[in-house]
Amino acid sequence: MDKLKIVGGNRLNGEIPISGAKNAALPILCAGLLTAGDVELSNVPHLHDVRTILKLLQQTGLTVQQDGDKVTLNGSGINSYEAPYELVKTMRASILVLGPLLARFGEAKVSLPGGCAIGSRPVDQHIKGLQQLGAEITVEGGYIYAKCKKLKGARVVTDMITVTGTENLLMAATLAEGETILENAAREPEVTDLANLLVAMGAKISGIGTDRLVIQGVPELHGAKHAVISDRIEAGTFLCAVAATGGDITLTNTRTDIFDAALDKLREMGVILTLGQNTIRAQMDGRPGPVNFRTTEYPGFPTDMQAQFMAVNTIAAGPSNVTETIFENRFMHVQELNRLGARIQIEGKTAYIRGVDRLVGAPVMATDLRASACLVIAGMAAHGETLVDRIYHLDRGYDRMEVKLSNVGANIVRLK
Ligand SMILES: CC(=O)N[C@H]1[C@@H](OP(=O)(O)OP(=O)(O)OC[C@H]2O[C@@H](n3ccc(=O)[nH]c3=O)[C@H](O)[C@@H]2O)O[C@H](CO)[C@@H](O)[C@@H]1O
Ligand SMILES: C=C(OP(=O)(O)O)C(=O)O
Repeated sequence: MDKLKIVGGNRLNGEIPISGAKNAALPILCAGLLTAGDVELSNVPHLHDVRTILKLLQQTGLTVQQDGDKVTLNGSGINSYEAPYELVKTMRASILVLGPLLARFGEAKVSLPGGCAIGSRPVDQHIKGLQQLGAEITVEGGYIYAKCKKLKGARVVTDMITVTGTENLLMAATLAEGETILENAAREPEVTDLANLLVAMGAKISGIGTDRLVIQGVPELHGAKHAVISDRIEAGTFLCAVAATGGDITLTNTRTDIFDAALDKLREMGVILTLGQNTIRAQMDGRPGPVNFRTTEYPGFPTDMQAQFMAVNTIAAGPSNVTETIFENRFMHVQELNRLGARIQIEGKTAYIRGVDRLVGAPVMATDLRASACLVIAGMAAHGETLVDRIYHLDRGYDRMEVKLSNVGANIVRLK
């Protein structure tokens, strides 16, 4: 099992290119199921999760052509409507095939994703929404069986804001008969990116970027070309790295307008940010300032950045508190940070952090994707050697993180 060996203490200097967003690429690849035409995508990140979803899509009969960051999908030969447990268990986002398969073929059998390290993560809202669009759904033996003659537009109000729930229902509604209104829709930039692709494919969607999406169903969608939006969480992770180590880095191929909440917190920590057209320069000297925050849905502070900011808070010049409101169990990194000398206590949904002068390297274990990124940041700030085990979590969502970081001066190597 691969590990990362990090020797802390180096400042970061140079340029880091940001990849396409995992959380946009996954639903966008699933949108290829909605049409018999060619969907030509660029800026697709090299990630384990992308390989998993492509494997799943190919099992349905969808064809995939890949050339670097370009992927062309063709769904004219789809003949299987199933997502098996073996693939779904490794990646929850596999649930995103449910809406498209049902809408286009009137049938789908998708394994229940189950919980994961960060929480129980049910998919009841996906099921409820599709039922409101007229699907007959049964859950048996760990599988969701869905069928319908033709989905029919309806007004769907989800109990909570759900990102993949909104995406599944949005894709399904594009081919439903009549009008669908999705109230309480997620406004994450990745949902907007998917909606923009669907419009390019011939879908009729208004309210994009708001919490009320109105979709007029069309009989069929056609092929389209689309570049996947840049990954704001990857960008934010590297900005936290420089906040922790000090230095001067410039992110390229990034967006500056989709993560204000995180950028504001970085400024509060003392990072000097200079925003260009598609670039962010971050300069940092000295010890970071502590920041308090609570995670919320977009445009609030993203839960996917919570662990990385907590890593910086561990060495901040003062106490801070961090409240996680999205997932019930997203503090698994706390124990591991404490092994590096951090002083963090959890009370309910809040972690109380007392900044320490220095962390000291130790062997630690990654428990989920962003917890892994947090441990890499902590390891780069710590004195001595840190060994991060179970980095398959990291490879799910970061495109060669250790290569990007060693290119800007970090002492980090992958041990096979
Ligand atoms: C592939 C992808 O895009 N993953 C992101 C997506 O996950 P994902 O789409 O799974 O997260 P959701 O937005 O659905 O989850 C938000 C909350 O709603 C709950 N819930 C959700 C659906 C449902 O049917 N029932 C239910 O109870 C969840 O357990 C959670 O507590 O959004 C999360 C919140 O921004 C991010 O952390 C993930 O990185
Ligand atoms: C939780 C995440 O992803 P997923 O929903 O794919 O588990 C994440 O990207 O931080």
